[in-house]
Amino acid sequence: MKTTALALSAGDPAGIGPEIIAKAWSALRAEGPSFMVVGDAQLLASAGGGVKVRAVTGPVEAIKVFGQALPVLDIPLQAPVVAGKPSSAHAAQVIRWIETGAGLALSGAVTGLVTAPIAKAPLYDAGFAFPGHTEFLAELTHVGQRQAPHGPIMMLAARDLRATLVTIHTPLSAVPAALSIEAIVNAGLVTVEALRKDFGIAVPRLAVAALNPHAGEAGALGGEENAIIEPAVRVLRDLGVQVRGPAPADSLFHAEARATYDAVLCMYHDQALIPVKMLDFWAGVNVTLGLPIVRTSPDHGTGFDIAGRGLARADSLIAAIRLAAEIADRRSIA
Ligand SMILES: NC(=O)C1=CN([C@@H]2O[C@H](COP(=O)(O)OP(=O)(O)OC[C@H]3O[C@@H](n4cnc5c(N)ncnc54)[C@H](O)[C@@H]3O)[C@@H](O)[C@H]2O)C=CC1
Ligand SMILES: NCC(=O)COP(=O)(O)O
Repeated sequence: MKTTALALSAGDPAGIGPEIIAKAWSALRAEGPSFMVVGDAQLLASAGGGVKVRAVTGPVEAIKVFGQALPVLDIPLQAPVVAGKPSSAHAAQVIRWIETGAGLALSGAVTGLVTAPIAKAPLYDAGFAFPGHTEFLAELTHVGQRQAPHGPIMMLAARDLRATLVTIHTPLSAVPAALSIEAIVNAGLVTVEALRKDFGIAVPRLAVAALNPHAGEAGALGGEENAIIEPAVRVLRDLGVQVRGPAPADSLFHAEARATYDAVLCMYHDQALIPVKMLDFWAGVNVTLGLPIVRTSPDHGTGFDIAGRGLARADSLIAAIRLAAEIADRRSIA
């Protein structure tokens, strides 16, 4: 077992988070990777299907107890939890769990942060000003103040498909206006750098998806390819990136197409997430690229419809924990 641990923020307490965290610990307790939950110890003890929980003071103690009990840095909730019923009464603690995990990762006390799913709406109701973890972690790590290329760039990784996004939590109607040559070049460069540094691919091959049907059909079905995406691909190529596109998105995701690239840069959320979840809903992982910390998450959400019923699968969370540990290892020897 390693001498370092990951932090795992516990996510929405009314969702499947407590259950999948307990299941992930049961699966990993013997061989790791070790992790320390940042959350409510009592909730994990009651909603975690009977796993033994131990409140710890920090990651050093967490590593020592990991084989015997689920270690929790205890930041208790202030209101009762009803499984399946999200509530903004938990928002302050949910946000603090993420902040605490990110702070531990930034200080180097943990090797990275894995986040259990949050429901966005109850956080927005409590005044949370970020679309999701990705943008919040960018703020906490001040990554936006760095010179481009910089994160946050969302990647969804499953089996032989890695898809990154130019726009993240952007309403579909606002996507065209949010696309620019700079944003696509930035996302492309961050993706390629992460493929090298975090995924160990020496010469990454990037595909860039078009936005419109048939890649715009020479401008007849949309102008973004000619005006924005094609020039961005040229810039990336001039910068030495092995890149192709803009390619019609409908022919980019079958097995033979996937074999031609190491990551595909998508223009909007569902263009990337639908193929990833179709291919491997159970073991897909959400990775935030271009941050100074390692951050992964399951590809699924809070599963309120099945919360508290013992039905939730922990595969994606386990994959997220394993991938975070692998990336942290690669960064530590780079
Ligand atoms: N990383 C994150 O924090 C994410 C959070 N969300 C949030 O989750 C909430 C619910 O989103 P939905 O679109 O309903 O997606 P969802 O992924 O929570 O649920 C979709 C369907 O998949 C099932 N499902 C999800 N995870 C499962 C698991 N581990 N085992 C078995 N079945 C599982 C659910 O029961 C549901 O039927 C939203 O508020 C959204 O913001 C969504 C995606 C990622
Ligand atoms: N659909 C992915 C998602 O919403 C996850 O967002 P984030 O909370 O990881 O930023």
